Amino acid sequence: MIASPPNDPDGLLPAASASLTGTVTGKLDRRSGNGFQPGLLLHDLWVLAKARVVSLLVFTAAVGEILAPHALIHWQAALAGLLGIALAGGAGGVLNQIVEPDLDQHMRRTLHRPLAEGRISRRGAMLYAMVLMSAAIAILAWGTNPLTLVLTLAGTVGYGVVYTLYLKPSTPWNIVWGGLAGALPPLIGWTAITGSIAALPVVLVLLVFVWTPAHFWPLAINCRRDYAKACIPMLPCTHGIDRTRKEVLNYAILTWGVSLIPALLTGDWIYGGIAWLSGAWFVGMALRLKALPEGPEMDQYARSMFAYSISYLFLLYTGLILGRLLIG
Ligand code: HEM
Ligand SMILES: CC(C)=CCC/C(C)=C/CC/C(C)=C/COP(=O)(O)OP(=O)(O)O
Repeated sequence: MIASPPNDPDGLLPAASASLTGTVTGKLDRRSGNGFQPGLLLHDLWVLAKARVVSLLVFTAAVGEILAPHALIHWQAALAGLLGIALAGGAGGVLNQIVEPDLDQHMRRTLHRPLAEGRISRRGAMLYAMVLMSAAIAILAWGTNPLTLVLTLAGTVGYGVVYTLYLKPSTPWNIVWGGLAGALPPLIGWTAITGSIAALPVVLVLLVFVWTPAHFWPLAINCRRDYAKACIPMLPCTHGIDRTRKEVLNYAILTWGVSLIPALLTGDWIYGGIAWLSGAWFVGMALRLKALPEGPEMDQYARSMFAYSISYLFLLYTGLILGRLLIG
């Protein structure tokens, strides 16, 4: 018989996921005799803060800083801004996992997370989120300006509370609006240096905002069965695969178009060339995803498009720095 998952003592979660939770329980049993392992704790804290996602958030913020006027002169504000965004982004990731251990237990992709497996308690995770957030607030208040502090807080609350608690469980358009939080870092980087808002960083926010659905929905197609089991209304579950693939294509084209605006604003042809080519590739992938018949090959291709979306955003932002360094 399969035991109830640690956070579902009444067994109310969908029975179809019992085999997954059985794996979780088995893993807990195996680990209970191992005692305290500092290496594992550090790894758990890293995973809890979604450090890999945060690294790209910090990179986009760094680009916002580099593009701002006189960034080198304000190097202390620049460093404080990056550190503050890293800590506040990490706190957002922890808040997200405090809310979702039950959901995480029911998805193959997330079932080994520290809260889902019960290695870290909700109380411990809350303490961790508070430490990260307090450090972020102190550093941003000391090293940057009130506008930067407010925008960063809006990012953490937007993702950790508004998206996770309200949007994700209630609407298939959850990530469109939730994506706004993750799109803010380039603007936050810019305001850390200048203390004010300008057209270029707002376009860079728009770029991440329109990129997010084409980043996430291919993964949601790949994981649709798990989302359905966990009763999360992701687009492929509520509107079907064909509609989702159509939306992925729409947003890929939109992202390609928006990505060319910075080149028009700055006349930076190095960035323009990178944006044109990498965007054409992204749209090509969306077209192929749409054309493939449903089945394992389409699932695999959706996963590849998700992986490329991350390289694509990294390429675009790298192109912006290259253009600034080489053209000025
Ligand atoms: C609401 C908006 C977003 C949603 C719903 C979303 C969703 C996801 C999901 C589900 C994953 C897989 C994570 C995992 O397996 O642990 C992921 C990975 C990733 N996301 Fe996003 N994402 C969003 C916004 C962003 C933004 C704004 C960025 C950066 C600018 C970003 C960067 C990344 C990176 C770098 C990864 C790879 C992490 C890894 O390799 O472990 N995401 N995203
Ligand atoms: C400026 C600032 C501080 C912003 C913080 C915003 C932030 C951390 C955005 C990350 C977005 C993200 C990882 C979504 C994952 O979706 P999910 O939670 O649905 O995925 P999951 O199923 O992997 O938990």
